[in-house]
Amino acid sequence: MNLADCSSHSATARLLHFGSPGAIYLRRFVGSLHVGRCGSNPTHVKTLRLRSNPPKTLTVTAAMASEAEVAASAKIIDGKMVAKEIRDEITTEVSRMKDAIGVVPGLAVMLIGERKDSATYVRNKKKACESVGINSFEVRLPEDSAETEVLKFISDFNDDPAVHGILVQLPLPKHMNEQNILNAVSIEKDVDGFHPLNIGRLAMRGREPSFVPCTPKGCIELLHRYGFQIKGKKAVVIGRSNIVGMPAALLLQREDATVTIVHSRTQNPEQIVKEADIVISAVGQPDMVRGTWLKPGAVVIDVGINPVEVRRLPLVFFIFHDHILYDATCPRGYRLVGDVCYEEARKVVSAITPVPGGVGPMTIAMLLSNTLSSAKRIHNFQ
Ligand SMILES: Nc1nc(=O)c2c([nH]1)NC[C@@H]1CN(c3ccc(C(=O)N[C@@H](CCC(=O)O)C(=O)O)cc3)C=[N+]21
Repeated sequence: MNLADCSSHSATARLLHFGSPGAIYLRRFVGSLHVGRCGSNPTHVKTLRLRSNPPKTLTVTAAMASEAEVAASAKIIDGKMVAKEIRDEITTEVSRMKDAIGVVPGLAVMLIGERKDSATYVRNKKKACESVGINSFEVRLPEDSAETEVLKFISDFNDDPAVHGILVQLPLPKHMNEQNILNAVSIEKDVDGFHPLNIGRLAMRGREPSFVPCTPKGCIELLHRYGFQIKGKKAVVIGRSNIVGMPAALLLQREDATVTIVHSRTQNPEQIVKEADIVISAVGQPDMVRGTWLKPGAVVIDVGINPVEVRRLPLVFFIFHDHILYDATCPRGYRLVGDVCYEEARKVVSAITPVPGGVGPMTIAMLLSNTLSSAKRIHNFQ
């Protein structure tokens, strides 16, 4: 699909001038598609205006700022806040269950290999378990472990009555067969909802999956908790991955939306997205969905969590171009951006999730929720 549609956007031709020391950050795009750059933060634009010297630049930035000021701003769908609410509800249920039948839900998390991002996610999941009173069991295996070793742990967890949920952190090392491993997780403990039987049930009318995959479930939960109607709406899901795009489309369909999936071979994705009342984007391309792709008033759920490298230069520079972020505080050396160009989208749509602080925290809250449901089901506790 052709995603390089930003040439007509006014921001692409913008040049800015800095008059005082600072740092500039260069963006590196992850992936193979050139998707252009989207609008900068209006507050930064304002700061720049104060520091600008040449009158020509001043005129341009002033125009941009006032445009930003008059534009309507979307409601922010606060995933972090909703996730906290859900964790509080889970905490209450976990202690009610413990008091009533003496059972504490348990989640086993397996991490194979040394990927830093995976280690961080696993640590966050463990912390989240602790915060609601769920027991967590962690297994870490080296990158070069044998598949049989992983399967042995899964089999032990399948048989362990203290474990109600099993999660194998993805991606797995290349030499392992993901299908074999995911299929080995007992369907009763598959809190990720990745088992083919779960996906099959999700797709069928009149059938109920044991678990709904956490990220798509978190997206729908956000729509529900903010009171956005799904029934009868046109929904577009961007991306068709097994773990997010496809199950998200199935869930929206179960909620009576009319669903279209846009993917890498779709022609004119922007035209299709422009029709949507609800957009769920899960492609992993920073700022791919531009403001011009979106229908005014649409609701946008941005699943992408894309690290964008930022490079600190020692002194001031004056020519700014697209693909450059103005951000003076970036301690980690990268920032996280979504699939949707947030600054453009918020002027067009009625509501949007931020990145970070949107779908990410909801994914973890749904994992805890699935683990609690699993323990309740196994122990027949309502
Ligand atoms: N078996 C399996 N199940 C998963 O659910 C799974 C997985 N493998 N592999 C990796 C992805 C990724 N994932 C995230 C969860 C939370 C955040 C999250 O909370 N993000 C924060 C930002 C965190 C930060 O600042 O780095 C946020 O969006 O606000 C992100 C990503 C679960 N995954």
